[in-house]
Amino acid sequence: MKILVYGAGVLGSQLAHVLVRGGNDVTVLARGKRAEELEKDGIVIRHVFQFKTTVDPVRVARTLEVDDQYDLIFVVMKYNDFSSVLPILADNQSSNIVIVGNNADARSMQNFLEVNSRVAKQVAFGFHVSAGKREKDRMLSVGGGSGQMVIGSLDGEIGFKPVLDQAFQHVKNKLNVLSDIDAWLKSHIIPILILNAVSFNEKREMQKMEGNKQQLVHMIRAMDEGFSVLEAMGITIIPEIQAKMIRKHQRMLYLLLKIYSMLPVHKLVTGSFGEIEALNNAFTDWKKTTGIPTPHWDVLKRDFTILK
Ligand SMILES: NC(=O)C1=CN([C@@H]2O[C@H](COP(=O)(O)OP(=O)(O)OC[C@H]3O[C@@H](n4cnc5c(N)ncnc54)[C@H](OP(=O)(O)O)[C@@H]3O)[C@@H](O)[C@H]2O)C=CC1
Ligand SMILES: CC(C)(CO)C(=O)C(=O)O
Repeated sequence: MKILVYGAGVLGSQLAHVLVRGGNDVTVLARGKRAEELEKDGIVIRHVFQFKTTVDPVRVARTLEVDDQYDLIFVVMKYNDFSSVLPILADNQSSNIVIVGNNADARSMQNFLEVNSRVAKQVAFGFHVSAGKREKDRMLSVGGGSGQMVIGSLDGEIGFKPVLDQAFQHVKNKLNVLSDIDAWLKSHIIPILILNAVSFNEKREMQKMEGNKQQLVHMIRAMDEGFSVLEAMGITIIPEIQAKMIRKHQRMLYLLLKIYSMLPVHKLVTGSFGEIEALNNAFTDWKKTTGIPTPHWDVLKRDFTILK
């Protein structure tokens, strides 16, 4: 199967690696230094928990041209970067697109592609459930053995599911098809936004979470408020366990957050300021539209984060 992975950062590299190992004909679209690295060394990934390093030679493209044809395109990048590639995808003749990563506005992206594409598109949205970080010349993966990608369409079945199944037939990562991927993506934003928001300094650099009692209490209550905002928009919190944990087991969550804030493990949820800011802007709009009171989120924002 001819597949393009558009965006060769931490998770794009992990996805390309499993797709190559699954017997697919994979091209990665990268730019600048990352494209040079990939051409020279292939995809180099240190799998921390598996105590191994994998190297996969891969075809590298620097652009997606109008006439380039792929059976599947996975776009794997930060939420705030998607808008720059949508017009390029719309011009291209391939039809099956999966947009992978945090996403507060999947519907607008799909609408853009539906309205502007030269060839009709079928669009799905996904989230590669894994983690990692970039090191010099290689990526670190801290994902479990056989990770998964949650995936779904905004309008019922994924039109190109047979193509996806074929691509993943021999891939160790499993596809977890959800009936409401938009709800999953929006639910994910709430804890991620709050965990990250308290960790940026004025230079927009990630630092250790402060972790004082007052801050942790505001964080837990702010997550609860965040879910109430989503519910007021008619969104079901998925997975349900997140809401249960945040609403019914606050003491346990407090202890977990306290430990988390003291250990280097907090680096696993290190996002980028640009993406967190864009997600925060979306959440601020939802708050305004629903009119749900968010007193803890407002204090947290005023006193503990640089997001305004
Ligand atoms: N990293 C992680 O541990 C986790 C990430 N996620 C989420 O997954 C998504 C992807 O994250 P991640 O892989 O870490 O992100 P990265 O920033 O590591 O990778 C994104 C890649 O996309 C490339 N890119 C951005 N814009 C363009 C463009 N216009 N043209 C070509 N390439 C472009 C970047 O290029 P360049 O290198 O030149 O900047 C970069 O290589 C995000 O939503 C993130 O929050 C979720 C869970 C964990
Ligand atoms: C955004 C990011 C990369 C950091 O919090 C993340 O871990 C996630 O979305 O799950």
